[in-house]
Amino acid sequence: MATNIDKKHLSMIEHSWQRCREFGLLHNSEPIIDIQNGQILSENIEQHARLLSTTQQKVLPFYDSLLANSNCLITLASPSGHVLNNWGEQRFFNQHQPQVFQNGVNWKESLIGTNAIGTALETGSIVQVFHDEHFLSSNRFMTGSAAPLFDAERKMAGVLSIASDAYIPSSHTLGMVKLMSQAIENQLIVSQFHRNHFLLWFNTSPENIDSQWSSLLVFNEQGMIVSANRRAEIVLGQDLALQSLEQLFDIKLEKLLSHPSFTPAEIRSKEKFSYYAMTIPPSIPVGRKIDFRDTSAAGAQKTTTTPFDLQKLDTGDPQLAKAIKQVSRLINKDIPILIHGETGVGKEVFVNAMHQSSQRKHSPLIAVNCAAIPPDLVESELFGYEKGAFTGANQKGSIGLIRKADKGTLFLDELGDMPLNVQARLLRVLQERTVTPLGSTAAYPVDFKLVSATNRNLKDDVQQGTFRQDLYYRVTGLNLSLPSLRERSDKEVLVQRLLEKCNESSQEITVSPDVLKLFCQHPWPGNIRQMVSVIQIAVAMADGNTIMIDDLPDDFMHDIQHSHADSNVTLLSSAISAPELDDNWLETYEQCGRNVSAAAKELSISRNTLYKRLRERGLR
Ligand SMILES: Nc1ncnc2c1ncn2[C@@H]1O[C@H](COP(=O)(O)OP(=O)(O)OP(=O)(O)O)[C@@H](O)[C@H]1O
Repeated sequence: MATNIDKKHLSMIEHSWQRCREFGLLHNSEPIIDIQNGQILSENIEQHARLLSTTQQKVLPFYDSLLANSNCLITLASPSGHVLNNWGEQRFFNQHQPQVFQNGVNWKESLIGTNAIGTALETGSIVQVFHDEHFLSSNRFMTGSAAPLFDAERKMAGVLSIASDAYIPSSHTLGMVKLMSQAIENQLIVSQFHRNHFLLWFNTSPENIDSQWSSLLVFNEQGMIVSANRRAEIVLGQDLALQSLEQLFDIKLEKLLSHPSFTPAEIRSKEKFSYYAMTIPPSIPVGRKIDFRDTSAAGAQKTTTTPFDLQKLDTGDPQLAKAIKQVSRLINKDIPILIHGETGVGKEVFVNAMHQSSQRKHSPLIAVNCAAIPPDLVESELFGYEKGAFTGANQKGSIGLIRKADKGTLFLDELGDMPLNVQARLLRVLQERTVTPLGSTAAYPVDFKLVSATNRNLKDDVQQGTFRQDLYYRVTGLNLSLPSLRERSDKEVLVQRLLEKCNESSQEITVSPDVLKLFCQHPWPGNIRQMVSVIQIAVAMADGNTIMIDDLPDDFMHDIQHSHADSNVTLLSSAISAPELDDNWLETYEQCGRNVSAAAKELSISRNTLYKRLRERGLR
């Protein structure tokens, strides 16, 4: 008799075959080879450099012995389905359709039919595709298992697959792919956060605490969770974003941190389950330096200075400094704040700092993105519901996000996107300071600081009747505007801050004067979010300790050229052109077998410069 797992598996394969038929594939079709070459492939590889190096250097070496005699091919693909690299059995290349296994080939179902990588991408879950379950008969020589990989922000970072053409137990490749994908995800979280954050590993006994299946929480010095692996969420049975450790476990932060690092200690969850937990401190110690001018150290009450966390955001721009000053005055008053600002200017970062600087910091900050919740769920998510209130509702009922913010801060992001019926209900909560869950007659008192944010003009929305006027006045005690990045006068300091944040090595990294000039001139339509992304890529690309023009991502340079097309900025034309090379550079490139890395080394230039030169000649 088929088990539920078998049925689920069969249904997953059936659905995939159905999609393949809709794509127009036949069982005897040849795979459609859609391959990325040259610069495009290099860019894809560079874009996923962190995932590749984590897999290759931090994970694969630990599984050498498991893989040694398995006749397996391990493949890492990007979220678009393109192969980034393969490791393992060369026979796959030699015996079976060598073209299909090359780096750069896209394994999407629409091209290769049902296969582990393509089907994992399509379904977003771990899959196994046995020999005859491949849609194209040419792929039926293998069994594949694949797992989607998620990064610290839970965005899909890629897919890991293990294929075997031997008749090894099917559970073998599936088990390995689960274990390795968990290890990669853990490593992605650790490498992103270990410099500045505490890590907490926990499991059911001190012996298995170093297993990849342990739960992992990342928290800041205030004990707020900033990231977690999937295991932790499953074990603790809840969404951990912006929760504090003290809300999850029966232990005070100071006590947990006073226990020796790297040494398991017994802790209990709020549900009274017992675990062994081990903390690992940040590799760069965090903490506030003692300032001799800081009179609070001597017990004096300070009432007028800007709170520490908000102060850290003040990097010298007068408009931002004004916003920080205004907020500091109202931070502990019951006055709602509405923040305006373009996307990516740092509204959420600002609200986080505000909460951490307020007297409510030991209670939760609950952030709700009103645009991200499907309209038919906004009400139940915000106000909660009684058990059995509607079909599909959780049997235990739900307390709702507003009541979760009790004693803390409720942050309503993208407030302008809130549906009108929900606006009416929210207005009632703000007037009456009580929440009535769906399907209930009971009204529960709530006490929270309300902060809202929007990148639209809410007054226009009021005029057009899409935002309630009475609610508008309720949410705008203080109207704040955060400046766009192009308006800010402190870009140089900000660049320095972001460099420190993005740089994982222990060496200090700087930007060349040309790069700094470009950064100061660029209009930055994506604001700080865009700058963070450009700096992250540049830090990864830089060969030395200084970021040069050549290290900047191509799409950014493209933007720069377009945004300055009309202006006569001489810096750009001189800065963008790659350094002069002697006439023999092409010869050297040929002598190196057209290997860009080898030729760049030989010519003592960066790979990017060489790519640019090749492109200018139409050779890439
Ligand atoms: N002062 C800062 N220092 C370092 N990083 C920052 C700063 N401000 C913003 N960022 C980074 O910029 C990105 C965007 O910030 P944030 O999400 O707060 O912007 P936002 O205005 O809320 O954007 P949206 O309106 O699109 O939600 C995040 O990655 C954040 O970490």
